[in-house]
Amino acid sequence: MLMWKHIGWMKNLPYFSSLAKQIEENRDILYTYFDEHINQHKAEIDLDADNEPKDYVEAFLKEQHRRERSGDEAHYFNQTQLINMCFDLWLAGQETTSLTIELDEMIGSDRMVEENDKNLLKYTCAVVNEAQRVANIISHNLLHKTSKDVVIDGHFIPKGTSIVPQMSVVMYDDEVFPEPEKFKPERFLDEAGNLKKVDELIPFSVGKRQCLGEGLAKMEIYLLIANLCNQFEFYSINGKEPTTKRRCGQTVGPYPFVCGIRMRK
Ligand code: HEM
Repeated sequence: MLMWKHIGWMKNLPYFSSLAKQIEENRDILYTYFDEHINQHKAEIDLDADNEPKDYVEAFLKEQHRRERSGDEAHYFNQTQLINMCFDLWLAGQETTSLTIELDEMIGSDRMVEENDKNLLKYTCAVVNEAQRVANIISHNLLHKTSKDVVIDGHFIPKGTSIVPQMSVVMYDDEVFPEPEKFKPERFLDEAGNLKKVDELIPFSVGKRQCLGEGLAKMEIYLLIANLCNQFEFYSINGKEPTTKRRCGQTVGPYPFVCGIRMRK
């Protein structure tokens, strides 16, 4: 689906025309799905009620209603925009989270884990941090634009310049993370075994446009790793170990790896 946004004029070429058709069909299925669910939601809520919205769609619809009622015509709160927002959230939350989890499935820890134990389970949290650092799944950030003139490290960047920050470089900086290719959860633990805050661990980026789903994604990854490792043992077959080499793409993923899994005793 990401390709669909970038395919542009290429859809007139022989191979890309059938690809574009397929992508457009998928897009229509998804957009129809969002449209139906938004309408269903609309029918269930009282737009004039003064209660706290239950979710993003309700908050959006209420704001749209408020603006229309006040006669404000210069706004983007409409059904198309809401469908696009739902699509963005759906897409951003899909591949990013599942790729990290796929990679993390290769990492063993036999700690027994429950959500309430998080503060006690420093090593498990360090494993999660290190998995996100090594996986480093966003090879380059999204396109942004400078809102004013700025000088960075002696380089002048005028207002309105398109920039693509590269946080992936920060997480592989060997001055901060010696031997960056190696998986070492201990990096995130101090001598007393407590979790260390390392400012350069930025898998969700930084600043105003940092990941909206950070809290949700972190919780998902923590719970999945913790519970899988709690219930199962993952072991290599024929002495083969998984590699931390990364497969390039819009998001970076692990190479397929076959391993054995058995229930822990
Ligand atoms: C391991 C999981 C995830 C990682 C590593 C991740 C990473 C990121 C990064 C680095 C950005 C900033 C990109 C940029 O502007 O340069 C971002 C933006 C965003 N993410 Fe995530 N994300 C994850 C999961 C999620 C989930 C689960 C959701 C939604 C439920 C989500 C929603 C978003 C949205 C909406 C933005 C755009 C925010 C904005 O432009 O203001 N992400 N994500």
